[in-house]
Amino acid sequence: MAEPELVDVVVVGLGVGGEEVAGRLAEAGLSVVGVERDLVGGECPYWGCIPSKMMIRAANALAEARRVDGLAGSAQVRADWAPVAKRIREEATDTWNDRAAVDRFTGKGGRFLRGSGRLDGPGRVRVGDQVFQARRGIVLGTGTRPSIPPIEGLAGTPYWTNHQAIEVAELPATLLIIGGGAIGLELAQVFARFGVGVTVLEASGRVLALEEPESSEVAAAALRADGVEIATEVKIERVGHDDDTFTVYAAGDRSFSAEKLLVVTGRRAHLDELGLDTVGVDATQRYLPVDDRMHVTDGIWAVGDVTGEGAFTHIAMYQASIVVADVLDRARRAEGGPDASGTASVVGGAMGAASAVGGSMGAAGPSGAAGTVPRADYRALPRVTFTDPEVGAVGLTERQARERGINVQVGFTELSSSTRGWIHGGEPGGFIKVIADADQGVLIGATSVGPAGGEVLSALVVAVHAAVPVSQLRHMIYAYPTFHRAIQSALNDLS
Ligand SMILES: Cc1cc2nc3c(=O)[nH]c(=O)nc-3n(C[C@H](O)[C@H](O)[C@H](O)COP(=O)(O)OP(=O)(O)OC[C@H]3O[C@@H](n4cnc5c(N)ncnc54)[C@H](O)[C@@H]3O)c2cc1C
Ligand SMILES: NC(=O)c1ccc[n+]([C@@H]2O[C@H](COP(=O)([O-])OP(=O)(O)OC[C@H]3O[C@@H](n4cnc5c(N)ncnc54)[C@H](O)[C@@H]3O)[C@@H](O)[C@H]2O)c1
Repeated sequence: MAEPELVDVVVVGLGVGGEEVAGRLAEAGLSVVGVERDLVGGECPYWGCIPSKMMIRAANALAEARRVDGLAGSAQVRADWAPVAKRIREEATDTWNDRAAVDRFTGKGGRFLRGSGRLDGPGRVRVGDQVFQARRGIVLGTGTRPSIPPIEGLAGTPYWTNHQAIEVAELPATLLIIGGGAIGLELAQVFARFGVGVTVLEASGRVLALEEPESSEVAAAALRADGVEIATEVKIERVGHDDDTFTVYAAGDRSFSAEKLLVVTGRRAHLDELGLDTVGVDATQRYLPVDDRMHVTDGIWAVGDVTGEGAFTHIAMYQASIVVADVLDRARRAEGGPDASGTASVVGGAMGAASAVGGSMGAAGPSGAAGTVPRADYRALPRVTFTDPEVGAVGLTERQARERGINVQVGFTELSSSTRGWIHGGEPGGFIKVIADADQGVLIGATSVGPAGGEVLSALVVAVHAAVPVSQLRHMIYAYPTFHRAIQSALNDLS
């Protein structure tokens, strides 16, 4: 067998997280091999955030045009999917081709390998016949794939995952969606606004079940207003498929039929493919547990969805910054001896960038000093479901806070009772809900639902992240008449 090739770092999986880590370490002067078996960039640019938000932008334009009647005259709207599909194909995904991303990485000095990477003992990664020995570390950014429930009759049918839903060039007349989470709701509203008859089948008692119950109510009402049928507490028993129809059979003699079936029931990491046993890590876990600097075990870091800390691009990017800072910090310290001045100066130079990232997290100390690598802190994790109205949330929900035994105070206000919400008009509106730790006098969670719910959320994220005292938040000046001014009413309602 050929000798392993010595490199500084191997990054396996170049999704959002892996691409960021690999590119920045290569820019810093380390020899980096980036391994990707599919498209560099991963789910987000090709089948996730970006194309889905292009769809949402288009669907919201239709909805806004339909609001002209009764508000500003009359408008006739004719929906056409062709420009949406074209924009996704040409502007977002380059027809699902990653040449630009590969060039971006190699342009930074990285070495790209198309293939599946697998650990092959401590410090080693195998890609086909090639084996690399990584002297600075290995980073796993292998993400997740759709988790498909073992429903009788489903396997073997041409059901859609998010991939087919994003790639669709011609819309079906009717669509069943199994799963009323973030993906299910965003796509249900898009397709309904383009004239598809959509039915969402959700197993639990409400859609968006991880968020506040009030969020679920507003989101469900908004989708129903767009013509989406929503069925909750659906216990699916079997799926049938013939030439042009899917039928879902559920408990209680319920059945649902449509031309296409989209399954969006969460995601799953595939740890069994990574050779984790060769480094003594349990591959039967659901996700890859990491510490607050993303260490899996000695010399191995993980980044992004595979860590199970929240399946969001902003989490992958946040974690990537920490990994980059940590790898460079260790490399700099390892190279700090008198016999390694050349490498030390390259790596030391890169610490400027790394510490700038640390600085933006507010957790780093003086540039370049040992032990200044920021640590991950998910207290103020923001998330936005881009339905219309948008559902933004940060930190704990009321229920999570109560389950932790916190002395909870809750404040709530309907957006329609604020001046801007009233001017804006329209149902189902939105609200602000704030969750405070009464003993500490700070917010520990908040929800912002409304036409700009995701943007309004930013103020609440700062409040939770920086633990700004509620007394100070109450006495800020909130511009009139903004949507975010409703935050003050919610704070005044805390009890
Ligand atoms: C429809 C949809 C909409 C979304 N919208 C949003 C949004 O609006 N905002 C948001 O923050 N997040 C959104 N997300 C989530 C976001 O896409 C993910 O959080 C993000 O892509 C995670 O990045 P990652 O790098 O961890 O993993 P991924 O993007 O999954 O990338 C992992 C990569 O690793 C590769 N890989 C896996 N195993 C190997 C191996 N052994 N060898 C080589 N390569 C391997 C895969 O091919 C893949 O390219 C959305 C997701 C979906 C599906
Ligand atoms: N705007 C965003 O940031 C955004 C958008 C889309 C996706 N995402 C990320 O992608 C991840 C995956 O999204 P998702 O919507 O697939 O997962 P999810 O976990 O958000 O929702 C899955 C839903 O499917 C339901 N479900 C599971 N099994 C079922 C069954 N057999 N029958 C009926 N319903 C069933 C669950 O109860 C849940 O409500 C999310 O967790 C999120 O982090 C983010």
